[in-house]
Amino acid sequence: SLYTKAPDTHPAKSNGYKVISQLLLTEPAPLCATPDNSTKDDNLKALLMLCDLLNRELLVMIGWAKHIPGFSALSLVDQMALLQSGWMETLVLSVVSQSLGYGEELVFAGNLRLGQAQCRAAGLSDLYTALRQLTTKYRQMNLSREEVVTLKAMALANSDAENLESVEAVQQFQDGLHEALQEYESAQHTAELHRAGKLLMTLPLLRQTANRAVDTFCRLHLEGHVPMHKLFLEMLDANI
Ligand SMILES: CC(=O)c1ccc(Oc2ccc(O)c(C(C)(C)C)c2)cc1
Repeated sequence: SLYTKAPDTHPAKSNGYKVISQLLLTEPAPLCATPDNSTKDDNLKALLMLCDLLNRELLVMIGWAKHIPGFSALSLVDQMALLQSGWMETLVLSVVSQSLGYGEELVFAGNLRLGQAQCRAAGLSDLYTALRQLTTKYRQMNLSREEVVTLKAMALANSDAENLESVEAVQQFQDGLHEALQEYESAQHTAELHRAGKLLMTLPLLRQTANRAVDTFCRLHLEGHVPMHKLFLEMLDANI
């Protein structure tokens, strides 16, 4: 793609390609689910594997965020605020983009793909429905890798965290990502009119999907069948 070529193919002023090239370089490799042998119950087994996977994804995501251009310039308080409000949207985008090529299944990990029946059996029916709605929308748009990594960073930057120390600094962080997306889209040979705007207009559904996922986890936590990691519960608490 355009953004893997040598930087001299772009006028010196624009650093949009730098932002997206950096995001492509620091995109974490997809994690593998760890097989669970603590139970014979397939549904509980799936939940335990998913829970363990999500916990490791959270840790990877915190390290990933630091490489987003502009994120580390924020105060630690604001970095944590964005992570606590935007982590679910970012992870949802990862699973959705991993699932784009796989029909009805959700690809949580290369070795953990669940169809509708398996999700329902594990008590994740509403999560399945919500994620599938978003997957269908993004599949129709033919997202490029550049667009996926930029949207993930934007989901974090645009997560409407409360009690920010510097709203201006976060706005600047958002502007840098917005500029990168605009430059990427206008530099495409098959530049689709309003493509950047169309991508931004998918963010409300991403927010709604993330909120539905939070509701699912709160219900699962209240039902008490599946143990949840401390970090996960801390991040979940920040969304309630
Ligand atoms: C604690 C628990 O019961 C639980 C159940 C399901 C689950 O499945 C997931 C695994 C990874 C993952 O990234 C996601 C989202 C995409 C929804 C964030 C969901 C995670 C935790």
